[in-house]
Amino acid sequence: MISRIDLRGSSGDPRALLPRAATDVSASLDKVRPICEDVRERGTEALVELTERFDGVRLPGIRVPRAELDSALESLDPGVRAALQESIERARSVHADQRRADTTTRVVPGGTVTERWVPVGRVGLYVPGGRAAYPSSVVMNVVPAQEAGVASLAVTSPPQAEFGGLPHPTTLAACAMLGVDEVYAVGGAQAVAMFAYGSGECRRADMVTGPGNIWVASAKRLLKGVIGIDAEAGPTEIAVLADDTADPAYVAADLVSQAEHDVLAASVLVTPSTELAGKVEAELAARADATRHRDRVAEALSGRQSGIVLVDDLDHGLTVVDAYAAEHLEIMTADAADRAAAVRNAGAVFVGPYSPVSLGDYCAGSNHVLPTGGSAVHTAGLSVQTFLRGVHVVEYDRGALAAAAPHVAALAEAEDLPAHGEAVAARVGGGEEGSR
Ligand SMILES: NC(=O)c1ccc[n+]([C@@H]2O[C@H](COP(=O)([O-])OP(=O)(O)OC[C@H]3O[C@@H](n4cnc5c(N)ncnc54)[C@H](O)[C@@H]3O)[C@@H](O)[C@H]2O)c1
Ligand SMILES: N[C@H](CO)Cc1c[nH]c[nH+]1
Ligand SMILES: [Zn+2]
Repeated sequence: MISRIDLRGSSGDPRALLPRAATDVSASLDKVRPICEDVRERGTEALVELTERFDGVRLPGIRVPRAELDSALESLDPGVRAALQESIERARSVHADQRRADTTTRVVPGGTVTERWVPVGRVGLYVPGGRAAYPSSVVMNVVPAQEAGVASLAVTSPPQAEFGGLPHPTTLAACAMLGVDEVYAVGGAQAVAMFAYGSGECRRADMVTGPGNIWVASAKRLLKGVIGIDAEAGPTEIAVLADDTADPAYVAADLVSQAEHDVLAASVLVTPSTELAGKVEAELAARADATRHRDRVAEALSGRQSGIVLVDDLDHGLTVVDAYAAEHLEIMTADAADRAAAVRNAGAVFVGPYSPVSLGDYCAGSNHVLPTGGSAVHTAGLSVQTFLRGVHVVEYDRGALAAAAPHVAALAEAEDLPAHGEAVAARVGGGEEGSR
């Protein structure tokens, strides 16, 4: 079922040889464009119709009433509540440490630049919920936004017919636990458009964050600029770099764990060991068949986006996983910590046999909203920084400006923008000497 890709003996950029094409969001842009346009033009009316079409639910209104959040929390299973509470506390402890203090640099006597970290004003947080419920994604979105000090935050998640057209009750309960009371029952590309353009019931947001399927990720790429976005956190990916010290049962379990998210999920093993490759194939066959979502897992593992990649040695493997830039990268080698320290491109790195991705999904304290599709080469996962902007505040006195005047004048002249120099000269003349 899972294919082998033999990169042994090949040099050069491995990107073209790696499996990924199936999850390229650019192929879906034309499909989400009319959806987003419809929301821009017709607002709530379009949201209601699109929800009926894609989610099979006729919404009486797009906003979830406050009473539904309270009753979801009241009915929440105590074990799930305790687990969510633990997840919230661990995530909060990590994200609280990410907060940056403002810094003031005295560039010259009388001249300072302060970097002031200002939270985004209003954010829309996407919580997936088409095939499954993702209350853990409520935690991963809301905690960093709260720690950053975002004043206005709204959550949206697809409605589910079996819950009377509301998002999954555990998702609603997680919102209630975190004190979020603005929640919408809208999913997919139309939800991203709702935050980008606003609609009658939902005020437009400055930024939308959160994971989702290919439609959600495509809408984020399409509307970037109309609205700020975080990473393109699309269909899940796991890459495992392993040698023959790795336990094949652990490797296979982790590949299956992420394949159960989506038929487009990518599970990739990179190894120099043909022996491990063979054992993992056997484990996969057994596990994939025994798992609850076996059809989805089988489709994901046999898809063009998944594979077992054979490499010459672990150095070659490191080059390959860096080129692939997976959302999640597990390192299961004899020297796992050293190898992990050398990784440059991954959404998150999981080191050694006891740090599986599914720990990070729920309860490591790290964030699970991570870049996919190779975007880990330039974009980080969700964090407090995602919701903050560093604003430079410049304050020079007359003497400091006078000292800088000749440099401004010279650069302004070099760029043929003399009015720039004149704006300084109007205050202090063109000279170098200090204050009046
Ligand atoms: N990268 C990350 O950080 C991360 C984290 C968690 C989950 N995920 C991913 O989130 C996704 C969850 O997917 P999901 O589908 O369960 O929920 P989802 O909420 O992402 O998507 C469901 C929505 O998709 C829309 N949709 C369905 N079929 C459509 C079609 N043919 N055309 C247009 N729109 C359509 C519907 O409106 C529906 O509400 C998975 O791909 C999973 O791997 C990613
Ligand atoms: N693995 C997902 C990130 O791609 C996150 C998640 C949520 N729930 C379970 N897993
Ligand atoms: Zn997961």
